[in-house]
Amino acid sequence: MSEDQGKDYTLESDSELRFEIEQKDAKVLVSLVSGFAELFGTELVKKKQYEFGVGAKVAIFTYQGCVLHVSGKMDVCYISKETPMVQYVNCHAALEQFRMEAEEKDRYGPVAMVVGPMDVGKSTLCRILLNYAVRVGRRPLYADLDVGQGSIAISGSVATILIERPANVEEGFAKTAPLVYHFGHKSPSGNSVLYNAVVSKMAEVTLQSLNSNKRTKSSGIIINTCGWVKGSGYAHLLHAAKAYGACAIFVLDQERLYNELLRDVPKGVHVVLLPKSGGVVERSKELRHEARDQRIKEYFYGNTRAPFYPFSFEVKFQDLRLYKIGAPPLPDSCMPIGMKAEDNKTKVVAVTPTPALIHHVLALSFAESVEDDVIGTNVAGFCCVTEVDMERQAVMLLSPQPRPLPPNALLLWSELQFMDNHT
Ligand SMILES: Nc1ncnc2c1ncn2[C@@H]1O[C@H](COP(=O)(O)OP(=O)(O)OP(=O)(O)O)[C@@H](O)[C@H]1O
Repeated sequence: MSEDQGKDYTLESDSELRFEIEQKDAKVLVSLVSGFAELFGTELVKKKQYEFGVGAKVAIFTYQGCVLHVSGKMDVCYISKETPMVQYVNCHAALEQFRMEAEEKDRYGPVAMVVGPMDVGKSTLCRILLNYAVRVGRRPLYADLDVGQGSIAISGSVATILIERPANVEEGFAKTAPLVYHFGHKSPSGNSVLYNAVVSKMAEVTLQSLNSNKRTKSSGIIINTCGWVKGSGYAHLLHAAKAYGACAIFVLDQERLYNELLRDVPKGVHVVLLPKSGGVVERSKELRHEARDQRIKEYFYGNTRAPFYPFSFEVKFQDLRLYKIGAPPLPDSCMPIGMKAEDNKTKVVAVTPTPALIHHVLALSFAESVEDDVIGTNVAGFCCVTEVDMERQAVMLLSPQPRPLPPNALLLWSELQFMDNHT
C-alpha cells in the first residue's frame, strides 16, 4: 500500500492506527490534527510532525479519539479497535497504588517484571508503563535483562537507566548514563552461570541505589526480560524475580508460563496474565540479527538526527589487556580440589589475539586488574576490532572515544560481531 499525498485518519476512542515501514529510504510523516493520541505511552504534540523510517512498527493509540494526518510510503496501515491498552493502563494504576503506599511509608516502590515468549511486545509494555509513570511525576528505573536485543546498551549486556522524561516518539528513551554489565553472549544460554551472576549483581546494585533518591525509591523498577521462557530460560526468569524481589510479574500471551509462575513464585508476588497486542509484529531470525547490528551501528555512529563520529586507532598486542569470562568446561574429575566445573564459567581468562578477533565487540571494563571483581564491575563502553595485523602485532579499534585507551584498560571479549562498513 502506498500513501504519497497524505491522508487524514479519524480514530474513535480506544483505537489505534498501526503501520509498518519496510522499504529502504521510505519515510512516513505523522501529525496529530485534533484530539489526543500517544505512541507507546508518549503523548503526541498537536501539529508537530513526527518522522519514521525503515523498520518502524508503530501504533498510535487514542483514549479519547483523534484525527491523524499521515503521509509517506507504508507497507501496512490500518486502524484497530482491538487493543489491550485498557488492561495495560490498569497495570499502571495498580503499580501507582504500590508507589503511593511506598511513598507514604518510605519503602521501595514496586519492582515489576515483564515476561513472555519472543515477539509479544515485552519491550513495548515496559515503555508504556515507564512513560505512564513519568507522566504522573515518577522517576522509575528501567532494567533491561534482554541480552538478545539490548535496548539500552547493546546486545550481550544488561543495563539499567533512570527514566526522567517520556520516551522520544521517534527514538525512544534517552540513554544517558546507563549502568551496564558485560555478559558477552546473545542468549543467556551462552553462559547460564555468568548470566545469573550478572543479573544478581545488577539487582544488588540497583536496589542499593534506590536508597539514594527518595523519588526513585518509591517509583520502583520496570524490568524487561528475554523471550526464552522454557527450561533454563524459565529458571533465569525465576532467578531474576528472586534477585530483584519482584512484587509483580506481567506475563504476556502465555498461559503456560503464567501457570508455571503462579506455581513457583512466592505467594505475595502478583502474577498477572495479559494479552499481547495484535499489532506486535513477529521478527524472523534475520530481522533480529539486523536489529542487533543496527543497535551496535547506532552505538558507534548515532543516527541521522544525532550522528556520532567514532575514532579508529591502533593498539599493539603487547598493550592489549584482553580477557574473556568463562573457560572451556572441564569434567569435575579434572578440576582442582574444592572447585566445581561451574566455577570455570565465571573464570576470567586471558585471550591471545589472533585473526579470529576481527569484528568482535569488546567491552571496556571499569575493573583495573583481573584481581578485581571483573564480573561485578560495570563497563564504560564498547569498541570493535576492525583489523588484526599479525605481522605488525596490532589491532585497529573502532571506539567512541579518541586514543589512547585508558591506562590499564581491561577489555572483555564478546561473541558479538559488527562489520564496520559505514561510509
Ligand atoms: N500495538 C502495536 N502495533 C504495532 N506494532 C507494535 C505494537 N506493539 C509493539 N509493536 C512493535 O512490534 C515489535 C516487537 O515488539 P517488542 O520489541 O515490544 O516485542 P518483544 O516481546 O519485546 O520482543 P523480543 O522477543 O525481541 O524481546 C516492535 O517493533 C514494536 O514497535
